Amino acid sequence: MSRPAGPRPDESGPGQPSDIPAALAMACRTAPWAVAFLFLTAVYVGGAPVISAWLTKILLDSITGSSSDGLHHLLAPAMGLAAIGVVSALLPHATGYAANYLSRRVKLAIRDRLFTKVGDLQGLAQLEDPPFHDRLMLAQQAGSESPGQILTGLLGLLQAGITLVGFLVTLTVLSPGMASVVVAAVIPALLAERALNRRRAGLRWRLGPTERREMFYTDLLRDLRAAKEVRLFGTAGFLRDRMLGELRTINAATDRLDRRVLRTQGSLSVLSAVVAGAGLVWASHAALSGRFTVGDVAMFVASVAGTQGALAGLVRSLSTVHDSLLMFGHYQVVMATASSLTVPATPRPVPPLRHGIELRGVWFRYGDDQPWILRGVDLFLPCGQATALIGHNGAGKSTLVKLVCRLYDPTRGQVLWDGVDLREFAPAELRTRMSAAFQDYTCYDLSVSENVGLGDISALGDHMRVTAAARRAGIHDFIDGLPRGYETLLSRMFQDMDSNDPASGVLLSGGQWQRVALARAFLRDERDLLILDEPSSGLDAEAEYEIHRHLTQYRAGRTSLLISHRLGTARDADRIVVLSDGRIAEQGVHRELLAMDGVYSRLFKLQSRGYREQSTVEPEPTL
Ligand SMILES: Nc1ncnc2c1ncn2[C@@H]1O[C@H](COP(=O)(O)OP(=O)(O)OP(=O)(O)O)[C@@H](O)[C@H]1O
Repeated sequence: MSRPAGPRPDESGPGQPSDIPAALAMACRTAPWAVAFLFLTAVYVGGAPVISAWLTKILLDSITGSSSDGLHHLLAPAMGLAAIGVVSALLPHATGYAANYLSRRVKLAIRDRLFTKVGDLQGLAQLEDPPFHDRLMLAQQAGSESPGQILTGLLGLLQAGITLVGFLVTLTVLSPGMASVVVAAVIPALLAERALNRRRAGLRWRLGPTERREMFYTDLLRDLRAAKEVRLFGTAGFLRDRMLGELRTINAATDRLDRRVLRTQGSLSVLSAVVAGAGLVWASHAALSGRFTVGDVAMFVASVAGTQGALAGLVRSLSTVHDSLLMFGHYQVVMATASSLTVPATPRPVPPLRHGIELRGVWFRYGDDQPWILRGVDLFLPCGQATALIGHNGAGKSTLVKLVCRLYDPTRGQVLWDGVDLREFAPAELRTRMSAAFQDYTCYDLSVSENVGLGDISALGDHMRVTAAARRAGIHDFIDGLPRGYETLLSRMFQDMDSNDPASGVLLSGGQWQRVALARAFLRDERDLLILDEPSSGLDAEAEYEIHRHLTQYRAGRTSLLISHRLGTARDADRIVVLSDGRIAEQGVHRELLAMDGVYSRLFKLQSRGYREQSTVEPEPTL
């Protein structure tokens, strides 16, 4: 359960009292009337017990006749107590509503800000960083509640403070000694709660990776895509054991903490009970010796109980504030996270591509402790030409694409757009000039129309454009034949619970999904650069031929970068580039590369031979 390096939430900067104003400001901005109501309620609830105790004393002394005022004034305290009782009975419902309302509003605001921030982190580096993921998860889960909890915790402090001052004054009037004993008994509680809070926060942080693994195994066990392998390889038991193992680790650690809480809070409760019991004995003795009236005894008992209750409330509220601050700290850290990509204060506008994209002396690795993936790549992607990039698995082809899309910056060297370093542009604007079908494209559990339309948000709902893109990807006829055409949901996940209509959602084959992803890329028509990373790996021979034909037509005169292991697809490119060991090993047209008798030639011949040996069909080599 060791934790990767990174600041611990209980010891580092995040979650400090200096974060309180930010949390309060958020609560006040999102639900001002609820905050005002909760504040007034806290003041009332804080003062009510003290006033009740005094009214009770007056009432009892009037009844027993030990008060000089006698029975004449019975009615006023009785009515006062009744009024306090009515208001106190109503308030919990109203405060409950106000607190929930506040919590919902704050949650919405935090989600909004949090995921705007995540969207603004233009690169991929943070999303690949496990501690960042843990922080994001905590910020999203507990962090969204925290401003409301900090506010209610602070109001709890105010409320307990008012009650405490009222009862302490009363207790001091009755018995200064007893007042000091009650206060002294609470100091250990304050220290113990503080220590427990630190432990809770530390545990939550340390358990992050274990919880992530537990979630991974759980998701795998219910994932439809994994279900085939899980059943065929009989790995369900193995995965379940792993999941339970992680859960046991979490349970054991939580259980240890719970036992500590039990011991600590149990001891503190005994201490409070002993102090209250001793106080009662002392008050009874004082009454017997005539120093206390009946009302004084009632008031003393109420004061001791009230002081202890208020001190316990104080400790609880402090604990809530402390705990919530730590969670809010995660939110603050995420919000303060700088993008892994530097964006100039005044980025240059991205002009239409006129000459080409150049990688100049590009070295890249995913982290300082990671191996070099690209080692001094010099490559020019000329405007208006189709370039094919080929190479062995792991050669760095997709990595190179990520640099061209500026999802990462080169560790050394530059990527230039018509001679201008990509770092001088705003990444989002740069990407509007590109379209891409990635190797690991996304399958959205949305309708076909939306799955394609997400390629260009402005085309969402533009049926003409969506169908044109689908036609180009060779999937239109299939979609047209679906029960709800383009409105068919490509998922069974959100099927209407009340409807047994199986047509409300359909599942696609791998190749069909790939065509949908291609249609999405094609929707971004007229972009300056089209990137296709293994666009036809899942297609059948006929479909691949069709797509290939379309692609060749589509790419003619456009700037495109195609990655493919199917050398038959790559051979028509204006230029073929071979990436090997992180360097450009060869480049030229198909004929030149064959004549070079290098890597490309060897691979092409190898693949062609494979096809010839297997059949007499036209060879379609793959790498
Ligand atoms: N996010 C990442 N963090 C660390 N290493 C990575 C990451 N992504 C890729 N790599 C590593 O970079 C190397 C190149 O991967 P890349 O995906 O660029 O290869 P590729 O040429 O596209 O391979 P393939 O043909 O199999 O798709 C691989 O060794 C891979 O393990």
